[in-house]
Amino acid sequence: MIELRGVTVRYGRTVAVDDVTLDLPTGKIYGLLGRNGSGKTSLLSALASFRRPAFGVVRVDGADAFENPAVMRNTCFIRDTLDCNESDKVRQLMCFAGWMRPTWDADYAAKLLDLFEINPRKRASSLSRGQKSAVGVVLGLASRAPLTILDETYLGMDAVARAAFYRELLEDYLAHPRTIVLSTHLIEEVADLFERVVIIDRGRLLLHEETDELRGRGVTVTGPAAAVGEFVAGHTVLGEQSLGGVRAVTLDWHPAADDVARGESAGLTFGPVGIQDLFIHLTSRAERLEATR
Ligand SMILES: Nc1ncnc2c1ncn2[C@@H]1O[C@H](COP(=O)(O)OP(=O)(O)OP(=O)(O)O)[C@@H](O)[C@H]1O
Repeated sequence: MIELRGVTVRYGRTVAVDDVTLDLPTGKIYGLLGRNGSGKTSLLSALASFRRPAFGVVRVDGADAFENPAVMRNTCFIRDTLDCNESDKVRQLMCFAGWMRPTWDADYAAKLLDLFEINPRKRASSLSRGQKSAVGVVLGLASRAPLTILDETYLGMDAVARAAFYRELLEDYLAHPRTIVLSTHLIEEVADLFERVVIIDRGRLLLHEETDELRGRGVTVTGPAAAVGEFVAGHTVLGEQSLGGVRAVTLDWHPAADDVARGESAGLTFGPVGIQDLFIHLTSRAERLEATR
């Protein structure tokens, strides 16, 4: 179990993470979501013991994580920038990772470099942005660290490379279960990977929930525009799309069985809600609540 207790991260007078208490059972894939500047990187830095919280503590299996060599060895934190020297070749970064990490799989790293078409003989500083992101992904996946944290690492990768990354992550996680935390703004694209979702807003914990439960909080109603309009009247709309005469509306409402039956008899279909729609709704609602305080 990874426990955060009252974790607060500050930069001078800026409170980036504000008194976050959170239990993260191990062996799951977590999605950490939050708007720009909400404190994701700061929270992950504390989680990875890169930064000592101003207040509070992070414990891994009961032990204080900060400056704890056993915990650090088992934690891999990959940021959106590749931290390396100007002259470091890609293969040197791989060798260094192998030297640092007891769980490193050099063959898997080589396979991933090949998959992402990265030449290990090149200097890492000479790679394109997307290629640097891919090297970060290789370092994260091949570390097989019991706690692997990828902080928007893959944002620079193109759609084909990202799809390959998601596939690899899932396959490798199933073969080698571990705790993986992904922070991202590409919510809908990655959401299927998350077993749990954590949302922070202005440094505070807004939500920690199973992804399926979160999807069950709302519903997407699709069908002829007029019938949809009649059905959704009076409910909070999270998002909507129209194509021809067909309208799809996402609602912050979990309809009862008789409501669903009523809708189905009017030609409507019901589906789960998109995590991104919920995220937008929840974080903008938090903003409004904040504004009224
Ligand atoms: N080194 C720093 N010095 C001063 N303030 C900082 C520093 N790093 C972050 N902050 C501030 O802390 C707050 C949280 O920043 P953080 O980078 O953790 O957010 P984030 O959710 O990761 O943002 P983004 O999605 O934009 O990457 C912001 O107000 C930011 O300006």
